[in-house]
Amino acid sequence: MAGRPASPTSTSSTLSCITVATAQESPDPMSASPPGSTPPTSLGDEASIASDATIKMDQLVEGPESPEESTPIKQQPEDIPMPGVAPEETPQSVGRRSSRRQSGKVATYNVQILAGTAIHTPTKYLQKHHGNVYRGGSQGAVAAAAGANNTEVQEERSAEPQGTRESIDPVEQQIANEIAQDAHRRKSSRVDLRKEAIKNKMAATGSALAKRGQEMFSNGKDRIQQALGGSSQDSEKNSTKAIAKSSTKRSRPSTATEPEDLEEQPQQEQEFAKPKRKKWEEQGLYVGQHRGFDPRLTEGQNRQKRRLQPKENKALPLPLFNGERLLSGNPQENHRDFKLPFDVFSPLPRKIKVDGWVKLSKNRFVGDASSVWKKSNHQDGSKCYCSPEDGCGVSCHNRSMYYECNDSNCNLTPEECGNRPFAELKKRAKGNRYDYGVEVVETKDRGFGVRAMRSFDPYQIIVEYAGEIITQGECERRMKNEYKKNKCYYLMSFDNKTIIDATRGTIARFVNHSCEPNCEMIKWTVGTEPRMALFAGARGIMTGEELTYDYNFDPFSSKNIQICKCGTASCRGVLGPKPKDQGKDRKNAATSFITGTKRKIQEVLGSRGSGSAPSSPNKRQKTTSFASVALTKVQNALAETAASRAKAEKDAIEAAAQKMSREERANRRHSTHSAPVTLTSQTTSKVVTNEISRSITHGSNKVITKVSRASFPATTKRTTVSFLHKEPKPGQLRPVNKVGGMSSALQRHASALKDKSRLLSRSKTKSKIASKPPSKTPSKEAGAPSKSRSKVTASLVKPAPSQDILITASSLRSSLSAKFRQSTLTFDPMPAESSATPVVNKPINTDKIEEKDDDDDDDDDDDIVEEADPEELEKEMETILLEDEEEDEIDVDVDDEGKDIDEDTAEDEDEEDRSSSEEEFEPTRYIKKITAKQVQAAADGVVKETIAGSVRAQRRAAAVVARTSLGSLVEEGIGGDE
Ligand SMILES: C[S@@+](CC[C@H](N)C(=O)[O-])C[C@H]1O[C@@H](n2cnc3c(N)ncnc32)[C@H](O)[C@@H]1O
Repeated sequence: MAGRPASPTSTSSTLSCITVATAQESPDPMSASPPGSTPPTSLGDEASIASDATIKMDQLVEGPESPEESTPIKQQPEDIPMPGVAPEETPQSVGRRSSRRQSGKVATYNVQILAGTAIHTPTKYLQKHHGNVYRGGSQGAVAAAAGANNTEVQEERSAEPQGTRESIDPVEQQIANEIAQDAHRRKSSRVDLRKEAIKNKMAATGSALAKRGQEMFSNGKDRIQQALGGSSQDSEKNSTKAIAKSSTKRSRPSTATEPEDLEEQPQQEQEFAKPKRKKWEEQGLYVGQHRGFDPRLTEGQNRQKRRLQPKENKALPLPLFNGERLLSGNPQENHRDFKLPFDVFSPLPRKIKVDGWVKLSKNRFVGDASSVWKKSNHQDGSKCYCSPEDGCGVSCHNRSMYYECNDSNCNLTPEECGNRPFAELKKRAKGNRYDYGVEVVETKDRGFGVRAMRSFDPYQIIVEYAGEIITQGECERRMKNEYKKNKCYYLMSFDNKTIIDATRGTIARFVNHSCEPNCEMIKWTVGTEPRMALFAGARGIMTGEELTYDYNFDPFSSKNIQICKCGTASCRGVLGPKPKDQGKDRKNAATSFITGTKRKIQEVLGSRGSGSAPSSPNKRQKTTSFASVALTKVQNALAETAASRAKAEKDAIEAAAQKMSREERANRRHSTHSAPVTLTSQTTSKVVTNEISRSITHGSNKVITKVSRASFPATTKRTTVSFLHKEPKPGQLRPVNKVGGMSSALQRHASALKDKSRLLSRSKTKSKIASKPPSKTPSKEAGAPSKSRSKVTASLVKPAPSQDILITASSLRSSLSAKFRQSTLTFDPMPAESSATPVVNKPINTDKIEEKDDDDDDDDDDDIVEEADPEELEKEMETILLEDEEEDEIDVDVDDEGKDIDEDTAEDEDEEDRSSSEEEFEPTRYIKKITAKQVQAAADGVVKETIAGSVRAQRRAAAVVARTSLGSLVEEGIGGDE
């Protein structure tokens, strides 16, 4: 290939903004470049490929690979010559700053970009840059060709002084020269840049041809061919070669490599990617932690704090802290749980995207809200007089009033003042993600939540709850239309009857509820306007903790009640205030509600004077129909109540019977009877009578079995069985008034107790309002309680105060007799030497009860079985129960299904109710109480009956009323106190 003379003209490309000039025309007197030296263009640079030096392409020579040569982004006038630096002259020009002079001629100069390794160059820029190349068309191709020619010339020239140089890559040579030059240059930022670029370039030189480069090369080649349309094959070949080389040199080291260059890749990676290793990775998770370490302080502050503390012996390993923790009285108080470093467990490499969440960073008024806002008087009503020493700390008046300090209400400077949380928040928002400090996370079962990405001091502001400020009317409209199908609402009542709707709002809207929260949502006054923000609680917040606050949610209706899944020890079960479902509170609430309902209904029906009835006949008719519907529904609900109560009673009876049965069996296991005795129905009564007589004779025992549900929550029925523990003698038929005896009797005759229909019908008889009696055939014995005190012997199962089931002596006797008429008991009166016969306790409601009485130490006439006189029996039973004797109590708690429940649960009961239960042991008072309640129930009718029923049913009734008529009635303007 023959070298071509440099053109006297210069060319420039508007596309690539590359200026190419020949050295001959350089006006720079300082130019050390000899004529014909290469201009400061870069062959490999894509910009050069796009250069538009079509005509002068054969006059151009390849410039040195110095960064200065490869820039030009700005367009250079064609007539301005550019001094070039030929590769071969570089050694001679050391110290002459030729490049610097050249750079003076080039309009723009960015070594990093032109080196192709500017790792900090925005990708966008590079893409654009490459884009120029691709769009360069034939002009670019020509420029590339020109570059190629330059290379050719350069190679040729290089070959002249040193014949061996043809084999050396001119680019490498150039780089070496540049480095040599650099050694003599004075330090400057530009030089540093150059060095960096050179280093990168060296790395790039060693790297493989990038795919992109290859494409560019082939594209360029095609274009050159098109543009030249038949130029010398040789020159074309060379030029394309040069382009390929340059492309390779310009490609970034991180791009795809050819197989032969793969080996070099790790070395580069080593050079460029040296990830920092965390201390804890090598030294363990406890590294850096010492006693008194405060994670909220910086390293420096912690170090300073440590210096003030006495030196400690660190001979023991860190688990020492754990030991201390265990030994300390209240571990939670003195120590925090160990937390993994945030970067160990942080599972969020990127932000979570939430559909439908439009972010707002500050409040925005919508509709009439702003006029409502303006009308209200928002004056700054607080001032503080803190000194710089106080720093507007806890004693600051503004702080205590939740007013943010500012220049008008505080004398301190922002630096001195510690009560400018919203200003702090503003500053933080300008920082990075970690400064901001919160991120959205997805929880297991509560949708999205918010997590801390940093620690927060106690009471420190975390994030503002901002969104659209709307009026109540707008809120209702949105609820009815836009949010009709929403599961989550982000509405929070705000100032002056406005509402913040954070459906479009800050991240604070994702903060979940907890019954043991770590944050608080507080309204502050900032300047003259109120603002809501989430603040850390008294414990502060550790990095990674989920942020929660107590919604204190008002569900408006039972329909909106949401189950709480916060999982804390003191969880209330629902989002919002603790339901009033215990003790009197619940009863009172139900009573007041139902009383109010009743009154309204009666008013509507006009049953309480004409004054309260609706004036208009239409209205009256309408409301009356509402009322009648309501009444029907209430009655239905009450019927359901009665049914559920009946079931509860039955369960309670069964549970009590089973309990006693168990005890009986346990007692029997100690005895050794074997010979069965058959008891006829006639003898059974006698046995009972005898037992009673004996109890009177021996008498210090009493059996009182009662169930009082009044004092327990709806889901729990408590059966209190009081009795004296006394082991019966072997062979003895235990007396009724003794524990074992009574329970035995109860068990034997449990068929009577288990007879649902009788008990239910009895309770039904007392319940005047029950529309559907659960028992079809109320038994005679289970009729209304006797007026005579003497007839009441025990309240065996008392589901509710006003619905106590009274078992009179006669009813019990009749019931038992009826059963025993068909029952046969096997009874072993005497202890047998070989009592191998197993004790058989059949279910208490079987017709035939086989029993082996193990009492074998009977010293009395226990085996004598006589016919019982009903009257006598009744009297005796009464006497027993009226005796004031020492007693032992065993509380048996049963749940809805009649199963025993934990004692702890039962202990939660209201003390007052407990004591009232105790009082009920006194039969006389008990009877009176029942009578009074019955009278009251009769007077109050339906409503009172509802109160006495299960709370579940009460709720149902209340809900029905609320849903149907009451709401409508209230809407009708009837109103009331409920
Ligand atoms: C203001 S949003 C909180 C963000 C919500 N988790 C989300 O995904 O958008 C309130 C809703 O979150 C749910 N939620 C919040 N705390 C809860 C908790 N402790 N138990 C159950 N659900 C909860 C409820 O559905 C509630 O209506």
